[in-house]
Amino acid sequence: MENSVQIAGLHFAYPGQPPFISDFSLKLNPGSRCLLVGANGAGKTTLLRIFAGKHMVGGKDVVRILGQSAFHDTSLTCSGELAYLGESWSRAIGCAGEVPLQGDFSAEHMIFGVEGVDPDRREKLIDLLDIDLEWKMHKVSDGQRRRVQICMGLLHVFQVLLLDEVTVDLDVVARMDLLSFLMEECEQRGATVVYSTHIFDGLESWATHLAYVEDGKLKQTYTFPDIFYTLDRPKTLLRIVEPLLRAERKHRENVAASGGGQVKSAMAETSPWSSRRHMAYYR
Ligand SMILES: Nc1ncnc2c1ncn2[C@@H]1O[C@H](COP(=O)(O)OP(=O)(O)OP(=O)(O)O)[C@@H](O)[C@H]1O
Repeated sequence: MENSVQIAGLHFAYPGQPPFISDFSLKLNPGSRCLLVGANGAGKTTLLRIFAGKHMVGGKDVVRILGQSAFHDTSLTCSGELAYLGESWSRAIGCAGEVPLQGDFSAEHMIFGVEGVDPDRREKLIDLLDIDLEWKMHKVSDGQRRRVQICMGLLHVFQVLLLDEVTVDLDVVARMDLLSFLMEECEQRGATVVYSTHIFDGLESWATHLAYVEDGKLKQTYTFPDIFYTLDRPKTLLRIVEPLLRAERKHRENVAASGGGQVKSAMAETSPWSSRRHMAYYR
């Protein structure tokens, strides 16, 4: 089976900045739901934007989505096969560029303005996200605007969806229903979702993979449900990720205290999607 997401030895630096993303590799099969987690500033948004083809990196083989180069093959995003939903209050519709979700527009105007959409899928999403088509975009709450943004982002039948913490404003029911919808999309038709989030509620039974990013590097990878059998830790995602975040913070403090010298990471030698016991500490 061809990987739907294949990242091979990715390196990246923002212009005028030192190297940031370093030797990042990741392979996901169709149907995967991969959580991208890490501390603030770890590089999750940067990675998702690179996967979405928004930054040019290395050669054509470094970031392959559905067998194509995410940056070079613009048909991937134009067709909606590769979809990216990020923090900003806007939505790139096909090749038309970013459409601001504000101004005196109604939800109906925004949603029905997206062309080439299956009407049944549209109705399903409007219902799922409990959208009132008469909402005026300049008068709605953050969560209501977010629902419209998500609806527009999912109207086209995607094969790979990159979600950059867009569920943060949603109420619990909307978030759970959205996650169920995405799970169905993955299980029934082999879509792939990479989801960066700091909110772990309900994700234990949703995700298939967990990728922990630290300082632009892929530090830990796990598969579900192995993660719960192989780690001697409570069976919630929060209790798995929290020690990793605390160890990382401790590591930074140690480095600062030792004047920036090398502190060896006990997590550095693990292989991708390992189910071995990992030791989340530094010495
Ligand atoms: N356009 C930019 N130019 C230069 N540096 C940037 C730019 N965008 C982000 N960075 C830097 O890259 C690093 C990673 O940022 P990024 O937004 O990818 O992190 P993140 O893991 O998504 O964080 P968070 O959890 O806070 O959203 C940060 O140090 C940030 O300051």
